Amino acid sequence: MVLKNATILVIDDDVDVLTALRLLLKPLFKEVVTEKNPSNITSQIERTNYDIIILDMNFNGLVNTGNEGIFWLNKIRKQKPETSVILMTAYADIDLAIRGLKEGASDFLMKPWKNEKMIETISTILESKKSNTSKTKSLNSNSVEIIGESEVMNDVFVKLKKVAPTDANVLVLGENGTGKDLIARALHDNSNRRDKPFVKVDVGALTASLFESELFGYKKGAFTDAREDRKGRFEAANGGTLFLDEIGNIGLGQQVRLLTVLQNRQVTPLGSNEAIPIDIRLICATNIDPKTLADEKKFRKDLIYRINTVDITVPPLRERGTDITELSRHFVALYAEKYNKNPFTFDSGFISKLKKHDFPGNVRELQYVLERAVIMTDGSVLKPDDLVFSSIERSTSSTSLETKSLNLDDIEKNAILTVLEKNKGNVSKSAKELGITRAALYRRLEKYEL
Ligand SMILES: Nc1ncnc2c1ncn2[C@@H]1O[C@H](COP(=O)(O)OP(=O)(O)OP(=O)(O)O)[C@@H](O)[C@H]1O
Repeated sequence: MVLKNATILVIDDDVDVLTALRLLLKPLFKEVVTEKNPSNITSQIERTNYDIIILDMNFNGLVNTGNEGIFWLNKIRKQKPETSVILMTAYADIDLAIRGLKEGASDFLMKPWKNEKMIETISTILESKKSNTSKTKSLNSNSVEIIGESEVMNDVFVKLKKVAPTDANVLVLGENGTGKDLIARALHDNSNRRDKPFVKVDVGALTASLFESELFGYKKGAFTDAREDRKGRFEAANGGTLFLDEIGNIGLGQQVRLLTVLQNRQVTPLGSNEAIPIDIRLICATNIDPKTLADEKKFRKDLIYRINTVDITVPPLRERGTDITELSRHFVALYAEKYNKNPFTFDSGFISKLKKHDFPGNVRELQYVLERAVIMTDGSVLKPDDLVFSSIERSTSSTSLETKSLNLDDIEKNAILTVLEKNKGNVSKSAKELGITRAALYRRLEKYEL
């Protein structure tokens, strides 16, 4: 019934879009008005109190403000703050749409839109105008709850919810331990493929030959150790989601192989002549910063474009302010239960000490620090002294030269420890990252008794 009484204004300079939306919405709502010229917005909304305005973000540059959609959004918000605005944008402009949400838009839809989705979005806004529902504070993936209520994490959740149901390839960026795995999993769990497989491969840890056999599979006899047919991970993920972690660490040769499969949408197992069609949604993750990824000597541009229809950057913990408290409560409760301890409370200095630390190892580091505190503490109040930050993380977090030893051996030892920790003890990956051979790394581990 809410629908029937609603009035809607659609603004787009493409007449085909206006016609399509008029035909779709007219039978459902009281009034649907279309407007081709954004300059008429002011007079349009002066005349009528619309419940919802559907606003295109990409007009042909009549106003020179960086983006005209944002310009008109701000005008509408000023003139009629009670009117809800839905933005329409292309995949490539998703960051712009997020900015639009920050500036007061109610939601956004990506072109080409799905009719059911358009109607659902309008209905949800109309319903929530009635009930004035509150904002989401965390996002549930089937497996784990992703905690976060800071503004930066809210942006991540909004983007995630928008992108998850589409089949868009997503590149998840962020430092180690920020939660990229969780985001990848949540994308799958909130997609239409949720009942199909979610297959994760740490491609950064695969050698060139393992890369092919692991991803594409092989036939019995394809190479010496191929004693039976084996399905590759692409095939195992068919119908579902393939998550390639540490994508920034693969060599140029592997990039070409990957690109070919993604372009042709089929894989040919080693030792076979038969190509197998594949239908996967691809999610990739890397801790390498976008600037390095853009270096064509290291990463192919055509592959980046293919894997990165949308990117989601998970912010480092030190930029998430209030989340530290929420995450700490969550982990402490979790570990108290795990180690059969009574519930803990926090002494006043406990959270402030956590907030002062810059967490180079991000949420993973916070998790370890709190687990250790829960295990070691007697009593039921956690105090600042219960927090012991690992020397490995400390060595990377300290930026002041005076506080660091400049002894070459110490520097080398710290670098090795940091890289090993980062790669979760994987010697091959760590050696590669340090730019030395595995044997050379083993020699140093012995030398420093690590
Ligand atoms: N927002 C969050 N809420 C709850 N737990 C989290 C959150 N973010 C991360 N974690 C936890 O922190 C740990 C590290 O997260 P995850 O493995 O997803 O990070 P990552 O960015 O993929 O790390 P890496 O780059 O090293 O692979 C995991 O145990 C995860 O469950």
